[in-house]
Amino acid sequence: MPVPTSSSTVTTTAAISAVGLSRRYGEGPTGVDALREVDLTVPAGSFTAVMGPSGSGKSTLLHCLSGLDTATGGQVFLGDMEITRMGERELTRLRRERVGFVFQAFNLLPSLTARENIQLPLQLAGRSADPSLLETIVGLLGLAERLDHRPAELSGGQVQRVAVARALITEPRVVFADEPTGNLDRRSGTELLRLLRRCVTELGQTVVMVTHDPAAAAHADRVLFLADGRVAGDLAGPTLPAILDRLDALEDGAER
Ligand SMILES: Nc1ncnc2c1ncn2[C@@H]1O[C@H](COP(=O)(O)OP(=O)(O)OP(=O)(O)O)[C@@H](O)[C@H]1O
Repeated sequence: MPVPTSSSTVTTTAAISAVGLSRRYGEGPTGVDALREVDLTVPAGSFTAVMGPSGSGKSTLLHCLSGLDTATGGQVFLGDMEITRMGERELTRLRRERVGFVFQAFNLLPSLTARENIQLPLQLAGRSADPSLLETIVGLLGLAERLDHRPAELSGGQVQRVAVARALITEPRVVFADEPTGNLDRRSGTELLRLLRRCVTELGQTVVMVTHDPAAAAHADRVLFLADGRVAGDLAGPTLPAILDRLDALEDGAER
């Protein structure tokens, strides 16, 4: 007789998943449903872009997936840990040790050198940097010559690369990026996206990036489209024309 397998055994290579994820801001008739029962799975070692019209819930999704914001319904799993069950202390640890952030607003500390900024998350966690990992990340991001400089002595592109290195140094399950190229010129932006791509391909990192820029999203393995707090589509192997078509269709739908 075959041995029955347990249906509760979760065997998945998902880095992060959400089931019925909802986020409502405020209460009563003036409340806003920023996310409405979102289901999604982000495979480990993949690069996902999240796009959608302004106000569609992209930042809210990123914040709820990374434990920066609290869902009002549904579940979020980081690997097999349910983060929607965690208390504030556990979430603080999770944000410090298991996820990495590359946000425009998450500036580097001006008084620290690039090296010190990169190592800061480890220091906060009471750990020291694995020298070979530091070397790999710094080499990949082309920062070896700039490690002893402070942020004010670096270009915008270099500052953003230091922010990526800082996000990678804890070997997080997922790196979340919110408009990481927003402040960069076209060339530095493209370079940063190529580097994020290499972090996925060469280091096996999982990256989830919110962007308004279709050319930036074309660097990802998959684009997830949001509209009005819901998943409105999914595009694998995205090309620029295919992304533009989907965005046009979403905007036409919003106007109707
Ligand atoms: N703290 C908050 N309090 C109340 N409403 C909020 C809050 N944060 C977001 N919202 C609302 O939730 C909805 C989704 O916002 P969110 O910032 O996630 O959208 P977005 O797609 O990232 O937009 P954008 O592209 O303009 O940055 C919007 O209607 C917004 O006004």
